[in-house]
Amino acid sequence: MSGTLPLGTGIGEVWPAPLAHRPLDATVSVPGSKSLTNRFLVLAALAAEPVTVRGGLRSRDSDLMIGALRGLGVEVDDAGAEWRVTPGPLRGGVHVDCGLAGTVMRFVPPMVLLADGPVSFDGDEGARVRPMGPLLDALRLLGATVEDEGRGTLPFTVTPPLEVPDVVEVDSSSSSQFVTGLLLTAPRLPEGLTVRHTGETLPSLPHIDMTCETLRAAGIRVDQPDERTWVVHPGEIRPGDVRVEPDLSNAGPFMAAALVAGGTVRVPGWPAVTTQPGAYFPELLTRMGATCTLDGDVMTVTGTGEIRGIDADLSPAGEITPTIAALCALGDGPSQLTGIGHLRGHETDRLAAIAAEVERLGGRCVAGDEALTFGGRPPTGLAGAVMETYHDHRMATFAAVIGLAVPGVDVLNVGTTSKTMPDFPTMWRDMLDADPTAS
Ligand SMILES: O=C(O)C1=C[C@@H](OP(=O)(O)O)[C@@H](O)[C@H](O)C1
Ligand SMILES: C=C(OP(=O)(O)O)C(=O)O
Repeated sequence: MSGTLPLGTGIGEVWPAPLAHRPLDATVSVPGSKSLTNRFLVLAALAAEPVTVRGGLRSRDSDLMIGALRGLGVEVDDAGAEWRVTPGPLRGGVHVDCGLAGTVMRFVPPMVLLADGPVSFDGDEGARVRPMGPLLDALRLLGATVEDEGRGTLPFTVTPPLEVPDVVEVDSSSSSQFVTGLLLTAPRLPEGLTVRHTGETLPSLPHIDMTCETLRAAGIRVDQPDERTWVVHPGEIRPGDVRVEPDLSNAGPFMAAALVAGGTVRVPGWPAVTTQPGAYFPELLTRMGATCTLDGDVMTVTGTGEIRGIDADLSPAGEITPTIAALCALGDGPSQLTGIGHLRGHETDRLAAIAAEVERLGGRCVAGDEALTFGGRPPTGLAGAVMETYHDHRMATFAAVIGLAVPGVDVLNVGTTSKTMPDFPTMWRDMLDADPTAS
């Protein structure tokens, strides 16, 4: 099946994606990780003592999380660079706006198991088709009453139970965030919680590892007796003061730019050890023709303008698919990206969106049930066009990467990048304009 999404469903201004006229030589500092910021915020809200969060991401998704936690009665002082979260009893009788944030719609509903009354949830129109059913069923197994009129999506209301069992099953094949959401609240349940994944596949495993690691760092014991079971022991959550790593998935488009334009892009603050899926970039970009070196905490990516096609299973790192896909569209040969069927439930149906946009530029991309297949850059090159972004931040950065090499790429609603990187257009321009010889 190939993508057939229409042009014109986006809103807002048209952003002319800048062409790269010379090889790059830029250092790009990316803001904090969305996934870590929103995990730390939830853990801080459930903690036994106030928590300081340094380097937290300022973006729509983190603002939505902060809004949700404040609604539940948690004090969040985010006026300065360091945020202070003061936990308190969770109150019900409130409404949570999830926007389009998977982390809010999947991490906050399990917290209602601890609240003193019902909490209603809703979000953007596009959020109302994102998978929620398996998590809502898990909450029902845990004794909560969930009213969703049988849709298995937003909007819904969760009413807490009087007692919560200590084991639950969930089919997390459509999003790892179902397991993560249950694990984050688990230490505060009277007996802790054993979470068992029942589905055949499980995407984004590094994101589940990230959850376990943040819980362990907060003093919680988490065992994993087998690859589909997590046992979270009850305990007081004490994250202490936490620092958020730079968002390696958001570093990706800048790193990819070095392959497209040639030259060098440096990303400071690269962690020595991380559970972020962006850690896959150095290996993938190297296979596509770049040289990637980590010197201290600076990741340096150097490209020649040559881009090799690739065959890669991205199931552990689905979130980085749009960036790799932009390189595949510009590649010297065919590519195949597999293990990514669940991307149909991301901010948009990303398989259909990527195929539609590549074809709009005159390239060849076919979306299957679980994979994307690319023909590579056609002999006559790709042709500029107005590119749709489908309210998806990563479709905007996808278009920007392609626009470095294809004249006449205009991007609809580049403001959608505010979901995780509000300064993206300025950062992109700065990368292109950087002159390291200037004082
Ligand atoms: O837990 C997280 O922070 C995330 C998990 C992944 O979700 P899926 O497993 O639904 O892909 C990822 O794609 C998303 O961007 C962030
Ligand atoms: C899938 C993504 O986000 P969300 O957290 O909304 O699922 C993403 O950022 O690529």
